[in-house]
Amino acid sequence: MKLFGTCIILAGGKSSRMGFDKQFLKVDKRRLMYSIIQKLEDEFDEIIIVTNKPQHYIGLSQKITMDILKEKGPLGGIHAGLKLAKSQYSFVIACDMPNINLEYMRYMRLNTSAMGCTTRFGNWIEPFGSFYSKEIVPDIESYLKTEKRSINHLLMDLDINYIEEKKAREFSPNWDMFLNLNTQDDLENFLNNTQRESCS
Ligand SMILES: Nc1nc2c(ncn2[C@@H]2O[C@H](COP(=O)(O)OP(=O)(O)OP(=O)(O)O)[C@@H](O)[C@H]2O)c(=O)[nH]1
Ligand SMILES: [Mg+2]
Repeated sequence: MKLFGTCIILAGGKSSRMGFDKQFLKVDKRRLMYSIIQKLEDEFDEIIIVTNKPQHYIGLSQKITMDILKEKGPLGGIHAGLKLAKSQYSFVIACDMPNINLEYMRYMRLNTSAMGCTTRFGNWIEPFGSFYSKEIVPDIESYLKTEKRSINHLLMDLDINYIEEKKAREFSPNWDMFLNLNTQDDLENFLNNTQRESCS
C-alpha cells in the first residue's frame, strides 16, 4: 500500500452559514472545487470527493463517494474517505479552502507519523489540511456512536504528530492557508483581498 497517495475533499456539509451549497462556490467564475482539484491532482495518485450530491460530479475522473455514517458532520466524511483510500495516509481538506499551501502540505507529509499529522494553534487544532491514517477508521466509528462530533476532541485520544503554530506561520504568516469561507462576509473579504493583491 502506498503511504501518501490519497487526498480527500469533504463536500457534504449543510453550508448553513453561507446560505448556498459551498461545494458549488465560484471564485472568479470558476468552481472553487475545480481549482482545489487542479492544485492537488499532481501531488496525489487519487482524489476522493465525499459529497452528498454525487450526481453533480458525473464525468469527473476523481473518485466520488458519499457518507456511510450520515448526518454526523465532517468526521462522517473523513470516515467514508479513509475507508475508500488506497494509501495509508490521506490529506484531508474542505471544499471551502481557497488558499491550500502545497509547500506546507509537503512539509506535513514529511512529518506525518503514527495516526496522522495536524497543526496546533494554542489549544485548537486545524482539522482540515491534515493527514490522517486509515487506522483511525474504527476510532471514528466508536466516537460517532456517542453524541460527540468534534474532530479536535477525538484527536486528543489519538497518537497524532502536531506541527506547532510558530512553524506553520513560517509558511503562512497570517494563517491564510487555513482560511475557509463559511459566511458571505468571509467570501466578500476574500474576494476583496485577492483583488487588492492582484492590483498591487
Ligand atoms: N461528507 C461530509 N462533509 C461534511 C459534512 N459536514 C461538513 N462537511 C464538510 O466539512 C467541511 C467543513 O465544514 P464547514 O465549513 O463547517 O461546512 P458546513 O458544515 O457545510 O457549514 P455550516 O453548516 O455553515 O457549518 C466542508 O468541506 C463541508 O462540506 C458531512 O456531514 N459530510
Ligand atoms: Mg468551513
